[in-house]
Amino acid sequence: MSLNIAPTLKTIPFLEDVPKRALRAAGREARWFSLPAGWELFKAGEISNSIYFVLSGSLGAFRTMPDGRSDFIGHIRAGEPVGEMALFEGAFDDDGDGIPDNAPHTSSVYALRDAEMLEISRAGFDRLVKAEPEILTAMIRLMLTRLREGRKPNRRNAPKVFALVATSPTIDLKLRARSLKASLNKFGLKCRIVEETEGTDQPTGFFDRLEAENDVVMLVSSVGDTGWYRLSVRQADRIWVVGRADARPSNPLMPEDNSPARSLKLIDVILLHHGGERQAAKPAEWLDAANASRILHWEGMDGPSCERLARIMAGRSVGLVLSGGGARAYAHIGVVKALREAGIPIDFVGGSSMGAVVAACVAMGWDDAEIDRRIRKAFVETNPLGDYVLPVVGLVRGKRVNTRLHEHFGDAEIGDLGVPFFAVSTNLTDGTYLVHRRGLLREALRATISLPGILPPVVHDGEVLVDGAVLNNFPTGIMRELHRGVVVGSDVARAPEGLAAEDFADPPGFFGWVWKHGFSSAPPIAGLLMRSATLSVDPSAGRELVDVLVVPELRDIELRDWEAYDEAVQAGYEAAQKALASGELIDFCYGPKAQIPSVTIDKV
Ligand SMILES: Nc1ncnc2c1ncn2[C@@H]1O[C@@H]2COP(=O)(O)O[C@H]2[C@H]1O
Repeated sequence: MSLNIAPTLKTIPFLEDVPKRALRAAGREARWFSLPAGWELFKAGEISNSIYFVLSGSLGAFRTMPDGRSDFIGHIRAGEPVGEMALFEGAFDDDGDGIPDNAPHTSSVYALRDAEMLEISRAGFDRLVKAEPEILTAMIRLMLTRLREGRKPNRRNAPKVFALVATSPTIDLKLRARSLKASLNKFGLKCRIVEETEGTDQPTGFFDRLEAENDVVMLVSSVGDTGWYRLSVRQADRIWVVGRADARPSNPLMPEDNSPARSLKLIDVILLHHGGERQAAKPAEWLDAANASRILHWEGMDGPSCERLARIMAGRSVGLVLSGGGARAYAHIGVVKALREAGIPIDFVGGSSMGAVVAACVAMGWDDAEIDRRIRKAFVETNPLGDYVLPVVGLVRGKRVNTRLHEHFGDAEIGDLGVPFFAVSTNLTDGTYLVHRRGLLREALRATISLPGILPPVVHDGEVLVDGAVLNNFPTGIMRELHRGVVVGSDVARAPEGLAAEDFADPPGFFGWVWKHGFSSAPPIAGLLMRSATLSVDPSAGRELVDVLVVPELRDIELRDWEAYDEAVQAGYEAAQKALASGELIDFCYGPKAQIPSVTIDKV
């Protein structure tokens, strides 16, 4: 006896107008099946002759990157079709054998939650389309939206369902979920908290409904071998593992499971801080124990760090990216000042080379006056690159730079910083770039500013690291991967600086040059090396991934003009004010007609 699938087909919004008779006929060509969370529906490249509809649960489409990693490109939610692209592409009979040729799927698709699926053969789908051609219009519209959104990273992929998992019985996660909800409500977002008593043993349809009716759903559980813990992590788009900063993570931290969020590494650690409590473990221990991709900090209960977490949940966080550019990067200090004055929060920050140094000042929680004082002391008043030596691995010894970095950044760990931070360096050993997201801040900075030939490179795990500017001077793509909100970028790069031909036509000897210029100014070889190292920097690379672009007007300030501080900062300030003038960013971060709170600065 075959199951009558026609009533099920009728529940799919795409098919609701199809006449009953056609539904019944198509139903004979359809197959119902369930797909447990984490299972594959099909792989990119597999040839297909059917289309699928998601009856309940949700699926994810992934493309394979050149380096073999899977890149998430979009959700396929309950009611939507999947695999339609291959079906449409294969609708033609190119080889003339009277049968449509089948085409391969463009991406791989996995169940992100337990899903119920319906597969309809090409013949069955053709019947439906003949009976109700409007189906095609709706599908083409959906395909175009998916294509457009898939290219814009981080829009449609918004996680909606968060599993908040307490790692200690002393954490009142319900209370914390309520604080997050209050912050989310301020953005006008609808939010629902589900606890064990309500959620245990609920069918997938229950979670689909929650998801359809809310902007954010929080499933609150605690680590353990309970049915609710397992169900909540299986149903989650993203897992937030909540730990106490004054505790060490147990290892293993969570029981084994094959939840999609875990296998896709969609996990964050949220560390709770109370007043003057000491942090018991290094952030890296928590990251490793939870196999998480990000570490976020929550100070107190309500307040700025709760608001930041709510923005991150809602995809309304702001990531600031600062480009390399030697002394030109002073302009970023003015950009930070303008952002703070306008009330724009900085939720993530990162950069390359001198851009990373300014980013580190923000991540350390320094206010404008402190950034000003420290940068003047470290770079403007005396040149940290002034300890010239007869070159073996660099023109300068680098000792001064090391001392300055130690003086200002001490033993701060990247994972401890209030604002999540990254710096980029270039790995000369294998020709790739390295993103520093853990370890000592000063070591990451030392690597990212090591312009080859000038400052000795950093050797890290046997790899030779130099300035991030060589390969990725404006790392906006990294910021895009780090969060879903907006990316504000300040770019001070330009075509590599010119060289004075007369310096090289008839070069003076060492003593002749020192006699004329003294010991403290850079010899022409410094400019020669800078130009060689940054020759391939495309001055507009990375700009296409930015939502708000700030390009300070720096005219003839050169990479080595360490004294042009005030002028560069002012140029950055003015350019940022201009870029923010529309007020759109404020609306994005706080909702329209926002009451702009005064910006607080996170201390380490
Ligand atoms: N950006 C996207 N968002 C959601 N689904 C997508 C996206 N891109 C492709 N898909 C779906 O993933 C499927 C992969 O196989 P097809 O190419 O047959 O059809 C594709 C669409 O159904």
